Amino acid sequence: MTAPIEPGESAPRERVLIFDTSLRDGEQAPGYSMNLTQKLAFAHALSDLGVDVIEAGFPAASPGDFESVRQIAQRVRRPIICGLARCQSGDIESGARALEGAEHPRIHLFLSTSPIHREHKLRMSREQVLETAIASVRQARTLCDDVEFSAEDALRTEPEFLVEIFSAAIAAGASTINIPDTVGYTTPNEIAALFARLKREIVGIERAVMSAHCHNDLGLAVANSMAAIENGARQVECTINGIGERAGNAALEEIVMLLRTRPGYYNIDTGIDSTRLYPTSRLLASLTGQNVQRNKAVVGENAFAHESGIHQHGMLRHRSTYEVMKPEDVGFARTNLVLGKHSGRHALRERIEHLGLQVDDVALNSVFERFKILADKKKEVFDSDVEALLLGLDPDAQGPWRIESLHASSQVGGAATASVRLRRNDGIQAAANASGDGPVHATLRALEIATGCALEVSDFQIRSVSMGGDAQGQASVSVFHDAREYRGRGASTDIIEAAALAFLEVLNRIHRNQAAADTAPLRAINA
Ligand SMILES: CC(=O)SCCNC(=O)CCNC(=O)[C@H](O)C(C)(C)COP(=O)(O)OP(=O)(O)OC[C@H]1O[C@@H](n2cnc3c(N)ncnc32)[C@H](O)[C@@H]1OP(=O)(O)O
Ligand SMILES: CC(C)C(=O)C(=O)O
Ligand SMILES: [Mg+2]
Repeated sequence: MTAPIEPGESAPRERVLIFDTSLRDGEQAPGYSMNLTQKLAFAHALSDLGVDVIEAGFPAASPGDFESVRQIAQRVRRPIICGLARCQSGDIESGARALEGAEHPRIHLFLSTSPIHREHKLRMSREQVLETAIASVRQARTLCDDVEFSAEDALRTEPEFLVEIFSAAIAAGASTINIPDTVGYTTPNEIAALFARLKREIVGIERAVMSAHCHNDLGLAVANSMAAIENGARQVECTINGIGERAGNAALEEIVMLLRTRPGYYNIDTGIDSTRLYPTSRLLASLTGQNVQRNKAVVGENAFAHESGIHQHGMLRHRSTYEVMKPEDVGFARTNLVLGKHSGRHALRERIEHLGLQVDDVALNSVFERFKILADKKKEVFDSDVEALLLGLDPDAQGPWRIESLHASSQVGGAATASVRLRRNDGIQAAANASGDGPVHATLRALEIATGCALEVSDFQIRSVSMGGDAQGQASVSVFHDAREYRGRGASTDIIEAAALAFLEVLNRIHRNQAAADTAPLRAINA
């Protein structure tokens, strides 16, 4: 148990429905478009995660969106599959057709209610908005039993108009009423008061589920969603990684983990399998090509990583000192104590012991001094660096191998090939040819053959580090060799060369460590 047990945990929990709109609102954001295959893969992942509702798209938006909703409706069985529609009969018919194959279909209607949107966007009066909403809910109900009605820009709408339009929507057959903060304008206290008022005043509210849909323009999407939940929302609309229009929607993983981590405070549950949160977040990032920021709550690379000595010392004593959730509970393998310039002796000793060695205090102090000098130069100190420090190696050493020539080629539909020629500091040459799945793989294989050293690649990334057509590509690799992790980097305007330099940096480090270990094997170190 990481967090203290909170009072109230034994009481029966209420349930809030998790409505995921990554495939609709999330996909609307620039840079997040997905094709049919990607959408289907993600919809299956959402179903495995345990979401209650998948908003699969906006069928009237394009033939492609229609087809995605149709196929998700046919193939993803357990959750409710929802399609968005404007209050226009064509949109509603198209939505119903796309959802025909769904086990549990839902039409989601929306219409702006705020004075700003009524006047400037729709150019409709309050009365016209009300009549259009009622007529559309009625039409949708003739085609689908499950209809949700959203009052777009609700948080900038007169509250008494919201009471009126939601009461009318429920009377016309809506079973979910959604109160969106479309432009991320509200605050927790304000939305709390609005939900409390709507719950009190909407006629027929006992026959409908109140839903919150908060945007993050001012960074309050999750806080506002939680305030809505505390005041009667029993459906929350959110997205994986918080993707969505402009600054995004409320992040699903944050809402779920707030409810799970503070059961005594909220006493509300979800049907989410939280151990699927991190894998689902990673899947979305790889499908869209949009990385998640390192410090993103719950699913960011740093969410369970600690570099500061004082925190690492605390974590080594007890994980609850600096973590309120267990990494395993959200699908991370473990807490990551990263060695860097902020680390202290406790973490360094732990890493040395993890490498199977013992150090006394005097030896630790001596390694620690050199560790700090190295850490000031490097962003992160890896196991292989600690090993090199223990072996007394110069951390700035380079070689022995350097590339004399590299040729790689690939062709669409055919194998890629690479040939490399290397030269060692002592003049010895090595050359190899190899084929692979793409030129980077072929180059790696040729380097492995030439140096006689096999690598298990765990991560490979290439990114542009300057602008323009002649931009430098920087390759970063993480590999395992003999159960040790090594990382290397290489930069060049030729991305294959950048990859080759990154792999060669790793191969050289392995070579240096091995050569030193052969002459002075690692053992328990005493000063
Ligand atoms: C807050 C939200 O996230 S709302 C969802 C936003 N998502 C999207 O817009 C993505 C998909 N959209 C699209 O592909 C296109 O906008 C389409 C196909 C839906 C419509 O395209 P177009 O017909 O060319 O209209 P366009 O997008 O330029 O303008 C929107 C029209 O919808 C009307 N409209 C907007 N919201 C609604 C609504 N809820 N109900 C009825 N009409 C609406 C506008 O008044 C405007 O009407 P007009 O053409 O008669 O002036
Ligand atoms: C369509 C509606 C629910 C929406 O996305 C919003 O108002 O933000
Ligand atoms: Mg939205």
